[in-house]
Amino acid sequence: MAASGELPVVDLAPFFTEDGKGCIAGASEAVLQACQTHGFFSVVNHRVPVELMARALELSAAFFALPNEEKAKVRAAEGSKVPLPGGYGRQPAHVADKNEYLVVFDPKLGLNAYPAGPAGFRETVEECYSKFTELGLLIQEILNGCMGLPPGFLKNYNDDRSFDLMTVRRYFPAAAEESTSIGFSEHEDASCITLILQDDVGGLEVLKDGHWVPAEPLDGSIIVNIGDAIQVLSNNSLKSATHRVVRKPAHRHSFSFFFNPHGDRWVEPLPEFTANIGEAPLYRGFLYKEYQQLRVRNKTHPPTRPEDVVDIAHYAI
Ligand SMILES: O=C(O)CCC(=O)C(=O)O
Ligand SMILES: [Fe+2]
Repeated sequence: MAASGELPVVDLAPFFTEDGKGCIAGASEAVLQACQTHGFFSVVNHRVPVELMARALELSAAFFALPNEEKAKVRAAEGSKVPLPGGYGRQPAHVADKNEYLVVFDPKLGLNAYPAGPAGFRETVEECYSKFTELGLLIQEILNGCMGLPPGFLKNYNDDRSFDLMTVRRYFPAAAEESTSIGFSEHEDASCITLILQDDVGGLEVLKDGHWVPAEPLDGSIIVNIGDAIQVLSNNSLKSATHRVVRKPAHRHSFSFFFNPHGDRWVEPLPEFTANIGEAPLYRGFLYKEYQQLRVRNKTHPPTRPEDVVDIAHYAI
């Protein structure tokens, strides 16, 4: 396992080669270690074409460079099945996070709104969505193995992709006279797995042993971070990493793909991490959609007291 700065880098090539069987154990061990120590790692040789990644970042920059009135027109119809409004959004001025974004769901749901231009944006976003879905499935299979779960357990448990979503985001440059350069405040993701594609500006950081470690852009790599759902299923054996984005003097672009359980899935520590090994569960169970709704409420109705922001500690026993 190599490292980029202080973050582990896992080579996924063995999972795609006929004769890679021997190396799979090594790569799985690297994933397990990364999930236990950081909850955050990069992957290379992931089969998301590097050309697609570059094109996606370029076209997203062209989209966000459009006039605000144009971007504001990109609003998706609110569908009952989706947890939050799709389309373009921008953090209100009083919010610390300084970024704007486009939210897209599985294109098959027919709920997405796209701008008229730049040419090829929609196709590229959808191609990314599909490639990230494939990569999410592979990472999930690897986790299934490293968590010691029965073959195919996570695949069956998490067999419906309609709660996944992707955000295409642009962070505003930090100006010297500002009192804070936060782009996205510290948080953990609610997902099972999050995949992040970032440009080369930098600013993404992970909290490790009380220190912020930069997730430095590494050409052609994709960042994987473990979310709350896996942390709960594994009864804290695998970490949902605390991370944030600090703004730099330039605009920063990223794609975050959230590989989520279906909303009707019951999330609770699995017997492999509790009863079978004589450990007490650290969380009570909950329906994924209830947690997701509470998380969306944090954004739509931000509580005045920071301690009232709902995170996974809400379900801690
Ligand atoms: O923009 C990024 O690199 C990360 C964004 C993020 O943490 C999120 O969307 O949950
Ligand atoms: Fe995040």
